[in-house]
Amino acid sequence: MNRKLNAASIQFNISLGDVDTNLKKALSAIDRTRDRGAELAVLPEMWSTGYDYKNLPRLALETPRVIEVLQKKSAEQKMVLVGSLPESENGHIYNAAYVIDQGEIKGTYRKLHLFSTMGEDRFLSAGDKTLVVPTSAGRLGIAICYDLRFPELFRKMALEGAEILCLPAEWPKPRQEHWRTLLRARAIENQQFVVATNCCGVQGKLDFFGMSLIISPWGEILAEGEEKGVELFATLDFQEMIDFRSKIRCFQDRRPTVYGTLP
Ligand SMILES: O=C(O)CCC(=O)C(=O)O
Repeated sequence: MNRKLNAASIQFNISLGDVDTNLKKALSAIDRTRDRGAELAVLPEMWSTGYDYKNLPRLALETPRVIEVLQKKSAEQKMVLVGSLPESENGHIYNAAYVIDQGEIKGTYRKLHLFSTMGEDRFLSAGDKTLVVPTSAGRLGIAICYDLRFPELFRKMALEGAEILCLPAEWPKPRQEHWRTLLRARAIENQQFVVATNCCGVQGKLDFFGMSLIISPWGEILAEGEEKGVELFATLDFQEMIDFRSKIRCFQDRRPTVYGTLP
């Protein structure tokens, strides 16, 4: 049977440090995407707080409550939800993406590459594991924002069977072309779907351009956001991925013994 999936990206303007306002925005956007048939929705990076570094230790304590609400919403709407939140554990704060499938937390991924250019490494701790997780929406590979600049991570996830790359982000101007180019490259080189959600709006000195993207394994842009809050939709046709993979056999034709020992 030809498997298809309705995917959505939820792009919004994050209110810095205001968990309740952000939660409200996210919940109503999730309902709207479900009304339009979405089975998977990806929210931005650190969407409950934004990069409110100073207040993160306090704000991260609210995350368990946020996750509980999201679990309820995901169960009620029978959806898979992905997005990153500040996570507090043993005196460390992580930038953690949660994968919630019909109410159940299927996996958590802690951002591996912290964006030192903006001091992320001074306020947050890095994760040390990758995540590919089977869900009712397919096998999801998870990465966050700056991770996008490290292609080895994505090849590893593809080799582990990731079909859809979900990438929450807070990616600011003026690097729009890096965002677009790297996302398309990751989709094409790993022959997989990409659902990447950036936020929009201004937080302090940073101006976020939105431009969330849903991309096919062929590299075709199925949906793209502008600079304002918006929900994007696309139907992912898994047969197209299978056909492309059997026509251009990147996985079989690799030469890892020559250039590396990735699994
Ligand atoms: O890599 C970039 O240009 C942006 C990365 C970033 O803003 C982040 O990881 O928070």
